[in-house]
Amino acid sequence: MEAGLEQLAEAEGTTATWLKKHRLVYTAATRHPFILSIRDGSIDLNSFKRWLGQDYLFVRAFVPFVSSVLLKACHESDNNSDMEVFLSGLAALNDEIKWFKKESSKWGVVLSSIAPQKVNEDYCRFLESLMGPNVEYTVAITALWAIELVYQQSFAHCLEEASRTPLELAETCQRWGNEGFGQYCRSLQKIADRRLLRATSEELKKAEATLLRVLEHEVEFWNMSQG
Ligand SMILES: Cc1ncc(CN)c(N)n1
Repeated sequence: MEAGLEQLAEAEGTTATWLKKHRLVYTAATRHPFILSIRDGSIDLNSFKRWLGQDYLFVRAFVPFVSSVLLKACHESDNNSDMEVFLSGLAALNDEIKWFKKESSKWGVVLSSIAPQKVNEDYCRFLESLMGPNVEYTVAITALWAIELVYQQSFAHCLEEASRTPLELAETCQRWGNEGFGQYCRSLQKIADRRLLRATSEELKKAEATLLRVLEHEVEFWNMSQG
């Protein structure tokens, strides 16, 4: 079994079952050639810069999505502490936006002149479609968990002992590959699994379909970055 999947399967919740069921697309999202090229040091720096600019735009659209999950938690959650998990996620996104600005100036990427590519627009539109009050908390938290998980698993792979990640990209990989972010993803997964345990079959269907769409969007995002 894929190393990351083994750890995730320990939880033995619905999410782990789904990751095993959809392992092909999960692996495509977390072991994409773009990530593997960071890991083996062969990354084309123009691809990296393209990813940096496009991901900055994505993260700006991601903030309202995470806020919408926080709002749903306030209205629908059966557990008080969910709110704090999302609040910590929003605080991390505040740092992340600052980091994108600093990192892009280091690479000569002018954020103000970047237009979103179609793949990015499609992904952001998908996020918007999950923000409405008609979307159940269970479905939205499943999406949030999956979105964060892909980055955590991808960038943690670039920090493993055998990796040859270029020194100038180590900070990027640390941002999502660090243990604290791993813990955040496990907290999201726990919330998702708790909700999925009590979900209706209709909600389960929607949440699984949403997970699949997230993984597909993530693959497309890496493809776009690679050029
Ligand atoms: C496309 C994408 N997916 C996920 C993440 C992690 N927040 C991100 N920054 N960008």
